[in-house]
Amino acid sequence: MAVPTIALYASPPSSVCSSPYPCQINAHATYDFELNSRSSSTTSSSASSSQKPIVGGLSRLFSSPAVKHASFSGDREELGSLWHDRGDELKELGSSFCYTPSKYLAGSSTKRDQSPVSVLHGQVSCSSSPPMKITRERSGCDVGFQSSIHGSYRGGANGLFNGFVRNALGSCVDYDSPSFEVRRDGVDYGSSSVAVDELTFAMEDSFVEANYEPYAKELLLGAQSRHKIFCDDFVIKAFYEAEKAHRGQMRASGDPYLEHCVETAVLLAIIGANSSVVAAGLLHDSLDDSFLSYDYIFKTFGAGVADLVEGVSKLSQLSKLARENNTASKTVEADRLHTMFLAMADARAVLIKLADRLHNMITLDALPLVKQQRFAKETLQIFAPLANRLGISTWKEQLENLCFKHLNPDQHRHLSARLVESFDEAMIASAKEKLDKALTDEAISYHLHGRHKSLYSIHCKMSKYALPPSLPLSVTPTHGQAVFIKLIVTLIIIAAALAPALGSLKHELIVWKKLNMDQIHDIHGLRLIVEKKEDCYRALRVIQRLWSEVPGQFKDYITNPKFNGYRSLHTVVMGEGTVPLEVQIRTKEMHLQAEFGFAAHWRYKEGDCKHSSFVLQVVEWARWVITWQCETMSKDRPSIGCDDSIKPPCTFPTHSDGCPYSYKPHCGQDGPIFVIMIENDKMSVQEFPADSTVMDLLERAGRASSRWSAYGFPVKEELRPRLNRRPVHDATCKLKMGDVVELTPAIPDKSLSDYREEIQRMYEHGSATVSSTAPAVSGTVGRRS
Ligand SMILES: Nc1nc2c(ncn2[C@@H]2O[C@H](COP(=O)(O)OP(=O)(O)OP(=O)(O)O)[C@@H](O)[C@H]2O)c(=O)[nH]1
Ligand SMILES: Nc1ncnc2c1ncn2[C@@H]1O[C@H](COP(=O)(O)OP(=O)(O)OP(=O)(O)O)[C@@H](O)[C@H]1O
Repeated sequence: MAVPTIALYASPPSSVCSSPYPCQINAHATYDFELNSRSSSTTSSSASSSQKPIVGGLSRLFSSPAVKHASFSGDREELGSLWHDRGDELKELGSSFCYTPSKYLAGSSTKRDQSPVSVLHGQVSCSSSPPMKITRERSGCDVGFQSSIHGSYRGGANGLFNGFVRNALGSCVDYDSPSFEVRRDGVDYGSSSVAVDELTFAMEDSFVEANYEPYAKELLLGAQSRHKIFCDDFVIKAFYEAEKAHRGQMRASGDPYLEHCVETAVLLAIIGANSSVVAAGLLHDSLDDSFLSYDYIFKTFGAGVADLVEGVSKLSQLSKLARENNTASKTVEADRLHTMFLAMADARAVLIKLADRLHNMITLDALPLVKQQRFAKETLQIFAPLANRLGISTWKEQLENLCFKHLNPDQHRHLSARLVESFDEAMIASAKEKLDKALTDEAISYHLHGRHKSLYSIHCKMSKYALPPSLPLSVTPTHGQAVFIKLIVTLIIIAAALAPALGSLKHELIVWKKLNMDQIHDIHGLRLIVEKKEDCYRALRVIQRLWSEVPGQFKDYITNPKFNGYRSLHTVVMGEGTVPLEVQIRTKEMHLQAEFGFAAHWRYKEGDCKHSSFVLQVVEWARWVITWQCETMSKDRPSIGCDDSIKPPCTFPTHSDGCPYSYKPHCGQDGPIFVIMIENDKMSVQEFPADSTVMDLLERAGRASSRWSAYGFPVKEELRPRLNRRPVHDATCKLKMGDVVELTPAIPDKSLSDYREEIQRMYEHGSATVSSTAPAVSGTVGRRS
């Protein structure tokens, strides 16, 4: 039989994915566009209209036969799950308020993958005028890459891309290249440890033929019908290995474990990940839950995939630790965890972990309620913000909506029902069409996309502003005022509980606290991106001619930029009918700033948090890597029918001189490091300066505990540190981002009294046997003769 061979080449990741994916299904489409030259705008505008979502895309394409194997009962964090029709679930969780432009409908030959993190992205529908085509010149991304490696990427001593980020970009360029120079745990595997052609492999007969369970074949076929990347030999090989690794394992739902691996990989494929990432998605649980080793994956798939799988495994372990210790509920530690996740792992490993978590959340119902809650809490505190920081808004929204559903089922049900009534997607579509036409008539070049606000985002907005009805809506309380109002309301509620006479006042306040849905003006929104500043105002006039404006809602953040530099025009109009429509108008440059710069949306959404420049750099780097990764894929796809596909953001907006958030020398490539410290079974995420050692950690731990001796010296001998599960023999060894240091006192404080009691009992009862519950001590405890 024919033996397909696969070799890895030093080609860009997009090379395996150069064709359209005819059966790709987008649960939450995000579309990217560029400023085009005018002439055929009508095609895109009309095409992007009122199509229903293809949310059923993730629903089961086939039914898995029951597989008669014992349930897998590993104690890994991740869950078994009931597979149910996710089409319905997704519909309920937001997609019902989402629609997909017809030009990207499944089955369409012009369909393409969508980057989740595009510079010019929209979630619902998009159109663009075709006038000024911006060619993707070499000075774009490619050249940017080169310069980022060999010199200052952006120039300037204070450049955001200096130091850490520049290095990170270097590694980004090397993705998927076959240099295979890997350093793991300080071990240099050497650039020649696995040569490219050693990775050539042959499909085994058993793979093509027999050994498969029938369900596995169906799973593969199903994945292939949804995304063409699953026809790639490299990915098929990964599927085969995942099948072998998880054979016989079941999820709590009774479904084969492999299904989870495939769904995770499909989610990644949908957002445009390449074959290495999709393969790693298939294998993401194999290190923890099966007999596969890092070395085996390394030999079979190369360092790229092996490192990604290992990265995901490490993130899973950290997440499990954090969940068990409830670390995510502490704001500071949760923030450090976010940073550590992004900084310690290849950003793509975070992407895989997010896809894994998204599928687990989609199928959470199979778990007991307590676990559902624990996962939902952690997802809301750790993973949804990570998706937000990476700019993958579709995943962020799905994660949040799912958490909302599990944590506040009543409110979720209530709000869903209301939104089903009030959400008017046809209105967005027709407003877009109208605006498309008017802008074309005015010869304004533009990109336009519409979105509806997600369920959870509406919920947050409704509970955020505790405004008395007498205050005009345009007045938004500051954070401090909002906290104060909440405090007063809470006090009155408590007082009302104690004094029934205050009951009616309490009722008033509860009603008063909530912002009515009618008072939220951006449930339906359009964003218009134009070429020049003047065009913003020209477009505004066009909009004012088309619709009547809601008084008091116009904001000119171009003339008066926000404190963070955010620039845009905002207006709310009464679109078609009685539904308000928010329209944001900005130039492409302003949009870059709003997506990636100082005024980045993720920071706007995270609120008042003070982020160090290190955190900002890490986030921007991670977003950049993911953006590039996904968009390069789309870029090289000839089938799109036009060569104006997406250009990654190669230059970040610069920070002004003296900006407190810009790059600072003390926060350079060796920046702060975050490590996990586990002491007396309590976990904390600690921040250390670069070059810190285990000894520094011991000193910090000693200083904080009673073990700090009266002479000012830490009693280090008592702390037996283990670094990443291995005993530390040399305390001067350096700490690395994401290290886990366990401190196990030789005689644990807590157990000391137990220990004494045990000895006492031994003497009293003349027993020479130490109970198994007694803490281990060095040496043997025997009966005194
Ligand atoms: N990226 C980014 N977007 C922003 C920023 N400020 C506002 N926006 C966007 O603009 C929208 C409306 O902002 P504003 O017109 O200032 O509205 P507001 O006063 O906050 O009141 P609401 O619309 O009720 O929230 C937000 O929902 C965001 O989408 C910012 O600093 N950065
Ligand atoms: N009018 C709009 N048109 C298109 N996209 C928008 C519009 N307003 C916000 N977005 C985008 O929609 C996504 C979801 O934003 P979301 O509605 O949750 O919050 P927000 O509107 O930005 O902020 P807030 O809830 O504080 O008003 C973000 O990517 C945001 O940039």
